Amino acid sequence: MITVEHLTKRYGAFTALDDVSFESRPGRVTGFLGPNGAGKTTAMRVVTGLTPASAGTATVLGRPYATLPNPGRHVGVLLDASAQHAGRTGREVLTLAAILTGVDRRRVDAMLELVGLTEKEAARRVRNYSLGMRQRLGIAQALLPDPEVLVLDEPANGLDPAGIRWMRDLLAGFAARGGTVLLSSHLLNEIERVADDIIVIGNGRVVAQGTTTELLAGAGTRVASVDDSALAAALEADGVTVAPLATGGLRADTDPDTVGRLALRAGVALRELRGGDERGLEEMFLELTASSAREGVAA
Ligand SMILES: Nc1ncnc2c1ncn2[C@@H]1O[C@H](COP(=O)(O)OP(=O)(O)OP(=O)(O)O)[C@@H](O)[C@H]1O
Repeated sequence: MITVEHLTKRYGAFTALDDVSFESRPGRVTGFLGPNGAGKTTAMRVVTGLTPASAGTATVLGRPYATLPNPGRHVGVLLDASAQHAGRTGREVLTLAAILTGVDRRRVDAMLELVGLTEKEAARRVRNYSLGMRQRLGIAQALLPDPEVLVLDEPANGLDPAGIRWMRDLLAGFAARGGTVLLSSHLLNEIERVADDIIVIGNGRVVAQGTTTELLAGAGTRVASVDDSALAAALEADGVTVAPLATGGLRADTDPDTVGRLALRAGVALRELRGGDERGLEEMFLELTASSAREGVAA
């Protein structure tokens, strides 16, 4: 369990996190989603005791990370896969981590096999690893102590499609055995496939959170027609809230059946009609975070 309450982090006059609260529960994968610079890494660094909070609290397994007895045994962390000592081999990195946290060294081989690093690759120095191999090594290190909690910052970065699928299955299995997983990504489709719960962060603030199913359902209906203003008027006349989409068309705060029925009654031909699906959630993500996205800032 990870509990973050009213967390604020300031760097001088800049507020990187502004009153952020969320939970990452056992048995579930929680996706932490936001555009570049939203504050995901900062929040994870506070959760794992690497950065002090300016205000608010973050606890892991009921206590601040730094006060956990041997936190390395309970919490697997992958924040920056490139931060490994470049001169060590993959095997050395894991063996050292095992010694430091008091883990049986025999787990090193099991972890190398689990993340798909071969004997030969494990004997190579990390400086010669590809990004994906570093990421796999980082995941192996996070899993080494057989932790109850995993905190992973952009773990899919650099992984090939087969690697991404492998990781998804791995995290789902970890959560199914009762583990807590908090993972971040700036890619919606990566998160929505693996996460049970999603926290959307933009500009240091939580802009939406809930179960993935809830958020998908809450995405409403996306509709495009030959005459969107006539359609919007017909929907609004029936009490449906309508918002124009930046990408064209409208988002209606109701189900597709209702939109179709009202469009038919108004005699407006539809070009597109879809319920709360991937694209719906993507629209919502883009809209919710638009003000904090780089493109939004530059505009
Ligand atoms: N040590 C620091 N000093 C000053 N500003 C910082 C510091 N660390 C982070 N920031 C700023 O805080 C904001 C949030 O950064 P953070 O790394 O948490 O974002 P992120 O959501 O993880 O982004 P990305 O997806 O690009 O990794 C950014 O504007 C960043 O420049």
